[in-house]
Amino acid sequence: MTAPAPPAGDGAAVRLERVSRTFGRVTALDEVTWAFPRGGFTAVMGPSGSGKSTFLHCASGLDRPSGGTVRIGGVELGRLGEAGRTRFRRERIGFVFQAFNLIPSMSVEENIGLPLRLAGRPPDPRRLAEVVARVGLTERAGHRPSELSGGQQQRAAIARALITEPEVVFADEPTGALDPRTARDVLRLLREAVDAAGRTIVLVTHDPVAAAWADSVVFLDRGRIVDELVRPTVAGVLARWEEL
Ligand SMILES: Nc1ncnc2c1ncn2[C@@H]1O[C@H](COP(=O)(O)OP(=O)(O)OP(=O)(O)O)[C@@H](O)[C@H]1O
Repeated sequence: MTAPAPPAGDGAAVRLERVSRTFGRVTALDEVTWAFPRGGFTAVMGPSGSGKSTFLHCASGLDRPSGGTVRIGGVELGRLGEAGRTRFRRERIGFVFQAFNLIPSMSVEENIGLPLRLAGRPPDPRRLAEVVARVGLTERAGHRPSELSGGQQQRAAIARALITEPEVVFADEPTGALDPRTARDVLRLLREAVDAAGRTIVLVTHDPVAAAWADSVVFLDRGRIVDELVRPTVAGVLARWEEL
C-alpha cells in the first residue's frame, strides 16, 4: 500500500520511494513507499523484526538503503556522501533515543546547545534559556545528566533534538524507559512541538498509548507498510495490532 502522495517536494518532510534494505538473504525493508507530511506526527508500529529500526535508520540517513530513494526537505540522501550525510543529519534532523544519549560530562544546558555548536552556530544565550524553559528544566540547567530523573533527561534530549529547528525529528522508543506518567509528559512535549512549532515527528514505538498521541499510525509487517490508522485511539491501535 502507498500513502496518498502529497505534492512532490513541498507537502512531505520525508519521502521514501521503493526503499529496500537487505542483510544477506534477509529483506528487512521491502520497497517501502511513504510520504510523511510536514508538520505531522506519525507513529510507526510493528511486531518485533518487522523492520522498524531498519526503517528508522534508512529514513533518517543513519544507514544507506540497498535500493530506492529517501528525500528529506527535498534533499535526496543517496546523493550525499558519507560526510555530507553526517552533516545533513547533524544540522537538519533531530534524534531522540530510548537511552537519552546525553553527554555525561556536560551540563543540561551544554547538552541542549551542542548541536548548534557542532554546526558552528554557537547558541544565543537567551534562546537557549527559552528552549530549556520550554522543557521545564530551568532549575536544572547547570546539572549533569546523572543528576536528573529519566523523564528530565529525556526532556533535555528532546530540547537538544529541537534546537536546530530540524526538518524532522526521529524518536526511537523515547518513552521505553519511562513510567507511564513521565512518558505522558514526554509525549506531550513532542505533541506540542508539532502543534505549536509546526515540527515534523516520526515516532517508532511498541506502545499503543504512545502511538495514540500521533496524528496517524503506520503499521509495518515483514518490511512493508501494511496499514495506516488516522487519528488513532489506544483501542483502535490495539485492535489493529491484534490483526498483525
Ligand atoms: N545488521 C543486521 N544484520 C542482519 N540482519 C539484520 C540486521 N539488522 C536487522 N536485521 C534483520 O532485519 C529484520 C528487521 O529487523 P529490525 O531490527 O529492523 O526490526 P524491528 O521491527 O526494529 O525489531 P524490534 O522491534 O525487535 O527491535 C530482522 O529479521 C532482523 O533480524
